[in-house]
Amino acid sequence: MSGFYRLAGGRIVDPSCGRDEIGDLFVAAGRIADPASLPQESWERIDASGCIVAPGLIDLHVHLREPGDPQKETIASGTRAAAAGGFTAVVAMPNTRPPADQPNTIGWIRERAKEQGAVRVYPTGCLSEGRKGEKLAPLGSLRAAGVVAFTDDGGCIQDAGLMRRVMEYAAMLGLPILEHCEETSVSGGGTMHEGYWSTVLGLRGWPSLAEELIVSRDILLAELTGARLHCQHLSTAGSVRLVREAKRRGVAVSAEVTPHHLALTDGALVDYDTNFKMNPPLGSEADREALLEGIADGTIDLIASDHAPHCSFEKEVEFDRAPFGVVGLETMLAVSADALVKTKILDWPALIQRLSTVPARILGLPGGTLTAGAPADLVVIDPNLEWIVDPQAFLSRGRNSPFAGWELRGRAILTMVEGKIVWRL
Ligand SMILES: NC(=O)N[C@@H](CC(=O)O)C(=O)O
Ligand SMILES: [Zn+2]
Ligand SMILES: [Zn+2]
Repeated sequence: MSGFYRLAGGRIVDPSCGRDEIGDLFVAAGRIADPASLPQESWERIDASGCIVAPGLIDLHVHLREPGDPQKETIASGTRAAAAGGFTAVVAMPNTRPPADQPNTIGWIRERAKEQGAVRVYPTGCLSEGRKGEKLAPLGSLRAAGVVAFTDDGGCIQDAGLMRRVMEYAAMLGLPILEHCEETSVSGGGTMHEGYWSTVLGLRGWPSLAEELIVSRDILLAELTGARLHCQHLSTAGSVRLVREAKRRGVAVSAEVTPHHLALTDGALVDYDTNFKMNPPLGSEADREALLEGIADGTIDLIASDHAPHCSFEKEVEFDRAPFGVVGLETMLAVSADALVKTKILDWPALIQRLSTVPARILGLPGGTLTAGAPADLVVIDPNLEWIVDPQAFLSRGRNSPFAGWELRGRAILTMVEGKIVWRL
């Protein structure tokens, strides 16, 4: 029978209910099935022995580049890259051309994703018109059009008064704000973390303060307005401290970190390789350690890729002139395992929780669970598979990975969305 699968003999890890056992998982008609209620003859058997069977990964921070820049990425190519990375859902950032600040653009993205998307795509809407930080975007109509959150990612509303109003509306509408924390009068013109290496390399520094000023401003505003604040791509020790203190006070704040900020530091810029240039910039080793601690103690809720594809010709220029951003969908799982599991900061179930169950909960998305009756969005991970990162082999159109040539362990060998196989290695 087609659409009936028996994922046999894997380690079933479901952080939504603390399940962690060797066994068979059944999928029928697009859902996780209860084996007791079904005849077991005609199932297609998929061998999962030696592998982890987990809820599909969910990435809250992806740039799919459509509409406007299909040469960098498309909804089709970006979601295929996501499926290959073990993801069953991605949240799409609104810094497209045009920006996703109107309901018709959201409609276009959803339509396109339904036709061409290999995995689920949840669009976000802009906070401000054209992401210019001057006027409110039509938040109510964006919500009605189906956005799951508001963000000006790639930029940040500088005007605290406007940000207060945005938060009041978002709180009223019951949607979270995903904030790209950057005070541009402080970061302005910087291309890398301000510190020892920026001095040695002679590149314009970007002080940690640029991020921390907005993290603290927004924590105060979230406290005032009752809005739910999610800080994107945290990169500094000071930001981790601010979020930790805010959480202790009971502020509705959550935070993410990218695999590259967990794995790399500003010293990696020694060759002026633009594949290490991203926003926010790679921090110092002390920052990296603070981010790892933040993950360990739950201050940082989850890991998100900030998958930001750019064309090679755009990246192959002087460091100052190259665009910010690196791809991440196809390396996130293995790089996160390298930074967190190999080092025993998290075990596999805890890592899967931060890559699936927690992101689903933060945005109230379906998924993140393997309970019977839930949509069969799942991933089979071979935690021992060794592979070498080759950007030329990516399904993403982006080749701008800082992990080219890395020897990694762990990979998604099968991804299923609503019972349909969307990736098989
Ligand atoms: N992270 C990046 O370096 N770049 C992102 C924008 C962003 O996430 O801020 C992009 O859209 O290219
Ligand atoms: Zn950003
Ligand atoms: Zn981004």
